[in-house]
Amino acid sequence: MSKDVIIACDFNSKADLIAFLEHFKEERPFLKIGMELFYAEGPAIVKEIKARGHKIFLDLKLHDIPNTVKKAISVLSDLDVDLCNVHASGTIAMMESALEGFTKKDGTRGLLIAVTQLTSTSEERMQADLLIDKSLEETVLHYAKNTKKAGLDGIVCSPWEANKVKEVCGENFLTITPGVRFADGDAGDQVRIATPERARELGSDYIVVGRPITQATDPVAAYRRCLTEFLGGNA
Ligand SMILES: O=c1ccn([C@@H]2O[C@H](COP(=O)(O)O)[C@@H](O)[C@H]2O)c(=O)[nH]1
Repeated sequence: MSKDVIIACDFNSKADLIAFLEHFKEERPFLKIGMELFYAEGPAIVKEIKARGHKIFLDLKLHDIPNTVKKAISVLSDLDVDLCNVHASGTIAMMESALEGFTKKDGTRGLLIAVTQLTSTSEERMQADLLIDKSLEETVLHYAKNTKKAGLDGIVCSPWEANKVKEVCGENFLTITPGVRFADGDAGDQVRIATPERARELGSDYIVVGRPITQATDPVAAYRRCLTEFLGGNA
């Protein structure tokens, strides 16, 4: 897969999602379906959006005991999404089980990645609230190494950790980075933020962008701005 912008479709109904996608006419951007839309509309929304020709990142961030995650993700694997995820903090054993569950009988599967530390988390809050006595970068790198050991394809982290993750886990280990804002944008609840251009410089493979596109007065223009800043000359 080549570098791309993934739009986080955080809507609470199919009607709102379809209205949003109508702005894009024949264009088929890579979309992220997260908990809000999935809980509202169920697996049918994934099937419908896939049938329209979009690539899909199903962002449900599974985190439970290994057996439960394995069984749950094997149900999701039938949806044939391009990208799916779990929490790396669920342990290596949980990620190995997830990978087993996500792999179909014929050996095929989509890409499976793990969330390290949420981009809404600061080092200060991680240390105080989660009692993690390390720097944020060390923690992300440790989770990245665990994810690689479990055999997954990459991680979710902020753009600021992407280059270090590549150094430690290799160029082919994917970095999918939310926490992206335009230079003149509002961070909202995100803490570890970077512009699309900075994310490119830092080596992100995919940026995930929600509100800066979905809440823009002109979502298509905002999406194109992301593509241009992130892909540079390759847009
Ligand atoms: O660490 C993480 C993991 C996932 N996300 C998700 O990405 C989008 C970001 O949306 P914005 O509106 O651009 O903030 C959202 O769906 C999150 O659930 C993340 O932000 N950070």
